[in-house]
Amino acid sequence: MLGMGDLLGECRKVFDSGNVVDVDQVMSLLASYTSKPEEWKKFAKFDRHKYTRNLVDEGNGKYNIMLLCWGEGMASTIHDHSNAHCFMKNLRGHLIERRYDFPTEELGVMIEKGNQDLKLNQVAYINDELGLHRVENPSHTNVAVSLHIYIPPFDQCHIFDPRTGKQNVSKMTFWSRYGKRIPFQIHEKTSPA
Ligand SMILES: O=C(O)CCSS
Ligand SMILES: [Fe+2]
Repeated sequence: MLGMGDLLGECRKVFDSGNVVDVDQVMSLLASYTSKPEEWKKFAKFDRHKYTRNLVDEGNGKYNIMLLCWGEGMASTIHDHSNAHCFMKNLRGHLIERRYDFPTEELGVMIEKGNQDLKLNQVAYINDELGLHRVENPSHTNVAVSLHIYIPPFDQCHIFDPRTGKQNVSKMTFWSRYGKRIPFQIHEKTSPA
């Protein structure tokens, strides 16, 4: 039975074996791990106000694995993935992924083009060719935790205003690294791209 440590080791092997990402291979690897909270709870830090991003593995600089912790009712903005691959696995609770197309020239309300439940242990994948998404914890009574792999890693992305489609560049920071809280960083939101 694959443990969290084995999963991280297998990811290292898969991503070190070359520069082409075999999406199906990574999806089935993630699907083969059955979430055991005792194996990842040291990375799972929650904040009262916003979902947290907790770095688990920097993957030799080639990829980032992180745990995202979603308090009740929390959600991300609509965002892209900076031309990287984004893999997600639900480790606890219930998440919904809502997808959108990139806004066209004339700005306007962003229309959801589809959505999917991400239930415990389910895996999802997106990249910018597939569109944008927003991830939310629909529960008002339970938290949720998800494991994300970004390859290549990135520390900023575009976020989109759902009412207008206007985009901004957003710096992405970690709430913790390897289970240790990092001091709160104050950073300006950079100007719209
Ligand atoms: O904060 C982020 O990395 C986006 C979470 S959904 S992929
Ligand atoms: Fe995302």
